[in-house]
Amino acid sequence: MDVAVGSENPVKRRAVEQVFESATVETRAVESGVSEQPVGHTETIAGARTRARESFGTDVAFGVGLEGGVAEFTSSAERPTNGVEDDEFNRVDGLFLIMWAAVTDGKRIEIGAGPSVRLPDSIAREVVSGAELGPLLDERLETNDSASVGGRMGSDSIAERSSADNQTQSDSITESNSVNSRIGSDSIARGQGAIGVFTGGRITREGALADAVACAASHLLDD
Ligand SMILES: O=P(O)(O)OP(=O)(O)OP(=O)(O)OC[C@H]1O[C@@H](n2cnc3c(O)ncnc32)[C@H](O)[C@@H]1O
Repeated sequence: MDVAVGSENPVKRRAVEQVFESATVETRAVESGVSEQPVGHTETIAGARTRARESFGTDVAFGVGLEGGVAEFTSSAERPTNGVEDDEFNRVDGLFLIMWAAVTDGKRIEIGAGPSVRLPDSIAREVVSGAELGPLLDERLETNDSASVGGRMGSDSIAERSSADNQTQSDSITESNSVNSRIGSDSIARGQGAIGVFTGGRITREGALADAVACAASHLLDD
């Protein structure tokens, strides 16, 4: 069985290989049709669906699309869901990394989500201001200077979070940086991913994306 994935990112290909174990997985350069840094579930799902549709052809059994994005989570329905101003930002619970997969057999298309992790506030603010997460993390982690990375990450956390919480994040980033160095990835997005960085290497982007693919593909494979 042949499966196409709508991305040239090797971590996405390997995630698809985890799910379609006996398949030959081919990468195809396609347009996602969404911004470089999707914001919100709707845009991120749209990117995954477009990639799946665009990668599918009669020469493959399935086309797979994977898209990473960010989304705000709030604890109250009354709170704003798009708090991009600093004042509003302090009223939301945080910006989360999200990931969605879409799988199509040419007739139906199914979607599934991967795990989600809260981004440190200093990172979240830059992403909300327009920075792309992957390059931003690459820039922050290009040095192994843990004091500098940890300091910058924790310096502008919002009041609700404890310094212990922030220290844990800084430690995770430092630890994950060395994990990333060990696996020799050329960028965070092609290696352990933000999910790897912020979970201290406990979850990798490949594994997380594979979970999303499995959630989407199961509906089509179980028929
Ligand atoms: O080559 P493509 O398929 O575009 O892969 P990508 O990783 O660059 O792109 P995505 O569309 O999946 O993600 C959108 C942006 O979010 C970034 N991103 C998403 N998930 C990430 C993760 O786990 N780690 C680092 N960056 C991530 C990524 O670098 C992009 O800038």
